[in-house]
Amino acid sequence: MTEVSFHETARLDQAARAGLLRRSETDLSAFTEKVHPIIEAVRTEGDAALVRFARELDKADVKAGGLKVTEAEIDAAFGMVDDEVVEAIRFGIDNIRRFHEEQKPEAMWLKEIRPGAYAGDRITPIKSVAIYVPRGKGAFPSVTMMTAVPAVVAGVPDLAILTPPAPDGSVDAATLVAARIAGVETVYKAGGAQAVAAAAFGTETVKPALKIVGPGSPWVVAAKRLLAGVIDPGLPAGPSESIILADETVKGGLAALDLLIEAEHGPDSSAYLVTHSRRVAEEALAALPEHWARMTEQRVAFSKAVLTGSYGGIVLTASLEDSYAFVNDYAPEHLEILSTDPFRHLAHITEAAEILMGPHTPVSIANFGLGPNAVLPTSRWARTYGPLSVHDFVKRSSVGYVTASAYPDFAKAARTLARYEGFSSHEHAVSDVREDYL
Ligand SMILES: NC(=O)c1ccc[n+]([C@@H]2O[C@H](COP(=O)([O-])OP(=O)(O)OC[C@H]3O[C@@H](n4cnc5c(N)ncnc54)[C@H](O)[C@@H]3O)[C@@H](O)[C@H]2O)c1
Ligand SMILES: N[C@H](CO)Cc1c[nH]c[nH+]1
Ligand SMILES: [Zn+2]
Repeated sequence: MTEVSFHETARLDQAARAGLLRRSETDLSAFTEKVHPIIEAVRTEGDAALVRFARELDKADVKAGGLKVTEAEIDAAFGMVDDEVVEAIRFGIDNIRRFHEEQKPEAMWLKEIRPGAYAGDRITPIKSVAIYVPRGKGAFPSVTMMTAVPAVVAGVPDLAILTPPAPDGSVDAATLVAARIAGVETVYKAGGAQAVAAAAFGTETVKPALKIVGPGSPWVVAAKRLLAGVIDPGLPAGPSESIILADETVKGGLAALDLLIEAEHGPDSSAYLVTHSRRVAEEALAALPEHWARMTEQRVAFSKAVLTGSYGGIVLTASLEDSYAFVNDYAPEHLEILSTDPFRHLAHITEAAEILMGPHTPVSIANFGLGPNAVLPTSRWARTYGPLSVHDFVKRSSVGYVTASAYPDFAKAARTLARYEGFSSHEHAVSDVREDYL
């Protein structure tokens, strides 16, 4: 077997260190080229293109009239999923709802900026949002929970899920269960770039939406980038990634266990263990085979591809400060701080979309419903974006109100600046001319 990638920062030159920060989605050109004709086909042919791509790309038999999941299919899904799974979905949704209700902004705020002049924000839901729920290298009821709950809490009136069909033309049963429990009843059988295009342009069956949220494979990410002028593509959420930051207080075997969580998503995922402790690094390396022995063949193959390739492995740093610097440069989607005293490290981390603290908060717990959103920016976008939230499903309108008593001071300043900027109508509107009409 090829060896797990092991890097010592002290031995890396600048180019090699920069290489470790790359993700599989850094260069999407190969995908973009193939996605272009898919988008064009959906724009011009609508449902017929969705049916064709379902057959070609998902090997799925979906009929033109069957692109929308029926109420009966959702009812039937409850009979196909174990009670334990339904219970876990309900538990997760309950936590996610509690978290996002706390996050929900007030419908309006208005402050007296100066005596007699008021300004604030009014928050209203986005009218229509499409939710992409991936399926391929896994089924993702948890993504349904993470995307649908904040959308429902925000009050989006027109919500629809798009998700790839299986070869028998069905949608993952637990995804349908999660959709109904979360409060979304419209589900379309379409995946990949064709789903993003359908949400952007609409087809005979799929209603167009103003925005699309939800993570996906590079096909989905590439389509969102190409369609950014037609539909709001939301935060960039591509192949999953994580850093396990371990200090000297933990066992390396535990770090290895958690390193494998996000590494098993797919060969295009990224996962690093970052530690300044050589003991932790070496214990982790030694423990990987025993962890692999417990995993399924497919997940072993995916995580080995990640950890022996260019997007994962073990990074042994020169010091704790060097570990913090590496994490902040990398700006991971998920960060786990493995330490008996994780809070001592927290202040040093500024660039990470999700920070999970201590040995009892592994990434799995947050993925499946601790409360915070597990749909997060990837590929270093954590430097400017945060997790998916209620805020992604609303927009702000600012509100202003100037009373007659406050008006003169504001009008004087506006006249002066209007004149300076050369806008005569702007100036007249706040000059003596106005008095004639009040
Ligand atoms: N960032 C997050 O919050 C987050 C959460 C969950 C999952 N993920 C990531 O989402 C991704 C899910 O990927 P997936 O593959 O399981 O599901 P997916 O639904 O994103 O991709 C599958 C679809 O891709 C399209 N496709 C596949 N091969 C193609 C080809 N050759 N040409 C054109 N289109 C093709 C098909 O339409 C298929 O339906 C993973 O990378 C996972 O790590 C991210
Ligand atoms: N790790 C994913 C977000 O990057 C979420 C997820 C769902 N299921 C398993 N994992
Ligand atoms: Zn995961």
